[in-house]
Order: sequence, then structure tokens, then C-alpha cells
Amino acid sequence: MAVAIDPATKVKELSVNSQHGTAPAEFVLTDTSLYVKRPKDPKFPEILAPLRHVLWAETVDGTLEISVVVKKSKKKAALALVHISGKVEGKEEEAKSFADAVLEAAYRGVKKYKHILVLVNPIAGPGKSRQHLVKKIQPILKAARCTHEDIITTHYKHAWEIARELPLDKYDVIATVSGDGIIHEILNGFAEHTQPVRAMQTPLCPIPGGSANALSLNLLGLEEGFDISAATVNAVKGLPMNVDVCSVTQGDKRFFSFMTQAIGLMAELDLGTEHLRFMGDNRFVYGYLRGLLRHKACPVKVSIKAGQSDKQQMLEHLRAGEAAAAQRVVAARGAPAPVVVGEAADVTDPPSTDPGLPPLVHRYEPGAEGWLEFDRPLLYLFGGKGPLVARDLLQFPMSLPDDGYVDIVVQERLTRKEMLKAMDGAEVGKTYWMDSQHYFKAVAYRVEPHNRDSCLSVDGEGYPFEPFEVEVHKGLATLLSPYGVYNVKFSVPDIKKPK
Ligand SMILES: Nc1ncnc2c1ncn2[C@@H]1O[C@H](COP(=O)(O)OP(=O)(O)OP(=O)(O)O)[C@@H](O)[C@H]1O
Repeated sequence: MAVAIDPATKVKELSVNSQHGTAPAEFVLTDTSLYVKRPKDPKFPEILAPLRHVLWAETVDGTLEISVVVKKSKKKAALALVHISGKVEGKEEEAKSFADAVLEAAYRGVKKYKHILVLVNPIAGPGKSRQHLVKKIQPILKAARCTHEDIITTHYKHAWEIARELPLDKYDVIATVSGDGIIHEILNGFAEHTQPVRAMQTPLCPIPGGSANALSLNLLGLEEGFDISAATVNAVKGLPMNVDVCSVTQGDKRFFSFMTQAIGLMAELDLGTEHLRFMGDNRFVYGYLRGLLRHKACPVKVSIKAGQSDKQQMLEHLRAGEAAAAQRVVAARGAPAPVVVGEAADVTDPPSTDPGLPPLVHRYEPGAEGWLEFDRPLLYLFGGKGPLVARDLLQFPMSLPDDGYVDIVVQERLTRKEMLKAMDGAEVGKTYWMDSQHYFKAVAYRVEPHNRDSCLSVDGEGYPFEPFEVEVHKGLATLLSPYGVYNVKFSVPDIKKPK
């Protein structure tokens, strides 16, 4: 069925005669998309791409050339890179003006000619990162006229070492072809940088080469979160989005967490299945079922400095945050493109002074006011930023990127039957409404295990199972996002609170 374009949205049109031999080709630029009709093209006779999927447009020697990523088919969500070219004899001026308009619209609010550092973890997830680099990532960066340096990580914490020494004005983006562990390493490397706050502002963009790829899922959504091409396009076209980062302290050691802190079942199902990386994210389902059989409790004392704990109120907070983010994106996309390194002579360096890492201001004191306490065996405790922790688990549906809160789930013990039931609808956040699941938005919390029989996972990496404290730092790091907010919808009407 032919795509219908609303005439009111048309910005510019072009029709040329000599594309694919003698067949005509039609191009329409609208407020939000690029439409291309090439009836003789065997694979993509008709394309309607949102402007964020348009990578380049120009005329060269009488040829109009457009690069765009397009959904491979109606059934498959994955994006494919498509180069469209057509001779524009007799219409050179018109075609140039059309290409200029497309390029301007496609990069509104976004820098062109980015210089990107690509860190590739060859052992992440199913081990295909190198192939992704060559087959999908490099062609998209080339099409978008980005330059890049690629580093294959050679050992554990290699990304940490790179981030610690990173020259801050050199790269526009660090893209990581790996899972969430590499982002954890980079942020902790930044924390050890001579200018840690400036380093943390370097935009990061995950490209999903790992197992869970939770950050990529949160940024791009369930449909595109595992799509290497969609994530690469985000590295090119995404808008900087501030995100909160948590300090995690154990004694006098301090490290940083951008995503999750887990103890009990949720830590064990992650750290206890690392040898099963080849299974991709199925290893987490296996880990959950194994935990169900073991049916272990995790006795801990939890102290929480909560900002919100009413589930309805948190939902309103979420909707207000989403609406504010949507407005910010409209404003950013409406702005002219920022000054570009490759295009402009006058690029001013940001100030070299750095305020240093934020101090810890919410340390726990026994008996201090404003802290809630739990002291009982739990199934798990999970703190985190970002709604999805895996494709099948929308654990923090109320999470907003920079609201200054870490979301905390304290899950009471469940029977095996209840544990099985909790799997149903977990991918859409149904567990949020369970009475046994306590949900908080907190500025800080502390966990004291009563035994050593579990593990602590921070952003999916193993840490000593000892008392730890977590404190949030608002908007400390920067990620790239097409939407300015997590692209995960918590659908309330479908998932009503059980009466
Ligand atoms: N060449 C290498 N050899 C061994 N380990 C490496 C190498 N490069 C990186 N690493 C380590 O690989 C670990 C796993 O990385 P990462 O978490 O990104 O992938 P994953 O665990 O497969 O995915 P996810 O976090 O999405 O589940 C990190 O701890 C990192 O330090």
C-alpha cells in the first residue's frame, strides 16, 4: 500500500527522471521525515524514514546521493543502511537545494562530522562485537561523515584505563560495542580522571554487543534496543541527555554506578550465570528459575532516605518528567546545529577548571531522621536507574534519567508459586503493583547483610558482599538519546493495580 503524505507537512519536493536507468524517482521532505519513491528499486521501492534516520544528503557531479537507515521489512525491526543515488540532469540546482534542505533538517540540533571513539569488547555477550564493527557500525559512521578511532579492548578494565587518561577535547562521543559492564568501567575511569566532572560529561553511547544490554534497551526501547544499526545511528544523531550517577561506598572505597545495585536473587542470577554468556540474555531466565528452585532468603538491614514511596504519586512524577523531557527535545531539535569541529574554525575549549567529584552529603547515621528501615529476610533488593534491567524485566518503571533519585525495589520473600507468577508481565512492569514489592525513590540508601551467603552486583559487575551505601548525584553523566528520556513506556491502563 502506498504511503500517504499529508500535504500540509511537505517542506520540499524533488522528482528526477533518470534514477535506475529511465525510471522516475520522487523525493519529499516533510516536517519530520523523508519520503522516497523509486518504483523500479527491487528492495526498497518506497521509503518513509524519520529525519533522525537520515544520515546524509548531497549532490556530487550531477548525482543526488542520500544515505538513510530503513527498516529491513515490515516484520523485522532491524535497520539496514541504504544508499540512494540518482542522476539529476537538468535539475542540478534544484537537487542541490533539496539535498541541503534534507541535510539541514536531518541534523537540526545535532553536530555533524563527529569524531567518535569506538571501544569494542570482543568477549562481550555472544562474542560478535568485532563483526558488528566491520559489517554494521563502520559503514554507518562513514555514510554519516563521522570519523572514528576503534580500540579493541584486550583485558578486563581496559576501558577503565582508557577513560582515566582520556584527552577530553578529542572525541565528541564514546561508543561502546559491548554490554553494560564497559559503561560501568568508563564512568569509574572518568571518576579517576584529573578532571572527573568534565570527563563525565563526555557523551556515551552503548552499542548492544553484550548479553542484557539494559542501557541500550532503555535508550532505544524494546524494538531497537538490540539493533546495532539503530544504536550506531544514536551515536551519530542522538541528543546529549544528562543522567544521574550513584556513588557506591564500601568502607573508605568509593566507586560509581550508572545502572543497578543488586543483592539476593537478582545479583545471583546475573553474576552466577556469567559463564553462560553464549546464551545471550536467556541466561537471566535460567538464573531466575535456578533461584526459584533454591528458594533462598537474603537477610539484610536496609535503610532508605526516601523522597517518594506512594506508588500513585510516583506515577504522576514519572508522567511529569516524561512531558518535560519531550518539551526539551522539541526545543533541542528546533535549534540550529551546534558548531562543528570539522566545519568551523572558531571552536572554543570548555573551561579547564573542574569542580571535582561531588561530595557525599547523605551519609547514614544510626537513628538519623528521614531514614526508613527494613530488617528482615528478602528475596532481593534492587536499586537502579533506567526502567529495564533486561528485555524481560521492567524493574524500575518509575525511573527518570535525571530526577535525582535512585529507584529501589525491596522484594519480600515469595512462595515458589508466586515467584513463577511474577514472571508473567514482568516485562511490562506488572510486578510494580505487587503488595510484596516495596518501591521507593530515594536520594540515598544503605544495606547491611546479616550473612555472607549472597553477592553484590553493581551494574552487573561483582563487588564484595559487604555493607554498602548508595547516594545519587543528579545529572553527573551524559548519554546520547534519540528521545531525551528513556524510551520505555509503562502502560498503566493495561496493567491496573489489582483490587
Ligand atoms: N579482551 C578482553 N578479555 C577479557 N575480558 C574483557 C576484554 N575486554 C573487556 N573485557 C571485560 O568483559 C567484561 C564484560 O563486559 P560487558 O559487561 O560489557 O559485557 P556482557 O557482560 O557480555 O554484557 P551485559 O553487561 O550486557 O550483560 C567486562 O568486565 C570487561 O572488563
